[in-house]
Amino acid sequence: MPIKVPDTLPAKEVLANENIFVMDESRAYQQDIRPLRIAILNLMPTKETTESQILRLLGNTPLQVEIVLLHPRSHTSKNTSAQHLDMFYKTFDEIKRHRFDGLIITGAPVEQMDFEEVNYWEELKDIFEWSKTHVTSTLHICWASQAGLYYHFGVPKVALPEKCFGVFPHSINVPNIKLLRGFDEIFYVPHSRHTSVNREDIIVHEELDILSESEDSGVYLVATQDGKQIFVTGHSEYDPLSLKWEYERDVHKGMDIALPVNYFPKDDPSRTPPSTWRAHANLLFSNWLNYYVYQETPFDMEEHADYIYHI
Ligand SMILES: CC(=O)SCCNC(=O)CCNC(=O)[C@H](O)C(C)(C)COP(=O)(O)OP(=O)(O)OC[C@H]1O[C@@H](n2cnc3c(N)ncnc32)[C@H](O)[C@@H]1OP(=O)(O)O
Ligand SMILES: N[C@@H](CCO)C(=O)O
Repeated sequence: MPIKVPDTLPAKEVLANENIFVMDESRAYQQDIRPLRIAILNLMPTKETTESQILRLLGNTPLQVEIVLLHPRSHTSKNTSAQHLDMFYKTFDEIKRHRFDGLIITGAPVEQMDFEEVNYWEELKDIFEWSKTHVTSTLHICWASQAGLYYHFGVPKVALPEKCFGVFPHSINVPNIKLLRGFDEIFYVPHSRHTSVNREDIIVHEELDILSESEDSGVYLVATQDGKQIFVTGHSEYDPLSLKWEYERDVHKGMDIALPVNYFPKDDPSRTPPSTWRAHANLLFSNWLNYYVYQETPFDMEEHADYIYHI
């Protein structure tokens, strides 16, 4: 699919080299269709890496997808340049009067703080609230899934005795759910976190379904019954070498970090880990885009025109 991104966004070249069809703005305007408008609230410090990871997955659909990158105004980024943010990102204040077909909120390395300690928490609460009325479906990844479950349903985040770190087998709880269409009975997902959510705190909410879990890494996929909110506790978007990079970073810092489980061949960190989750990552994102966004979203060309000409 054509993902429509700014012509000079670095991820465009990364994806073009992988033969992923990225459409620049000038060509996209010549197609007489209404693109899906997806906002990505990128809370990761490694923003450029995350852009490529998510755009790669959104690229696997015949639909035209127009991307709006967002960063929290109330946080000054240490690891991403102000120039990159100025060129490619908007803030919530700039877009909040518009509607979006989909919203993706990424993970963030703030899981060991209380939510209220996170300096963009008040802004994120406003975004969560706004998403209920202005977005067809919101996909929350890793820390954002904990934050969203806490904000919307009061589900607490709990500290794990040790980091959940590796690539774990998952199974499907509920048959024939569109989000999991085409999934194998057992599939793999990377996790990399010190905190979790407990299934007991989720099942008390009638409007939430736990769609997939892992015996090793716990709850994975939770959705509201209307599909408007999807919570994903793992990092299906991670590259094959993301966990290796995090592992080596922590070894380098002298931290007491265990090898990621079920990742390096024969648990030998000198060997290159293969991806065992890429196909399901693609399915998850394309099912979400197709069944929860495209097939549910109202077709409103006027609002779209308003958006194009005013943002
Ligand atoms: C549970 C999940 O969602 S996992 C997803 C998170 N995973 C990752 O971030 C993996 C990649 N990140 C990393 O490897 C590391 O964070 C690094 C190497 C980029 C930086 O690490 P450090 O130098 O130790 O920490 P640093 O002081 O730069 O802060 C890291 C990030 O924490 C976040 N942060 C720290 N304190 C706060 C705070 N009070 N409020 C909000 N965010 C905060 C910020 O996002 C910050 O990065 P940014 O300013 O560029 O956005
Ligand atoms: N995935 C993160 C966990 C910290 O939030 C990391 O290892 O950097």
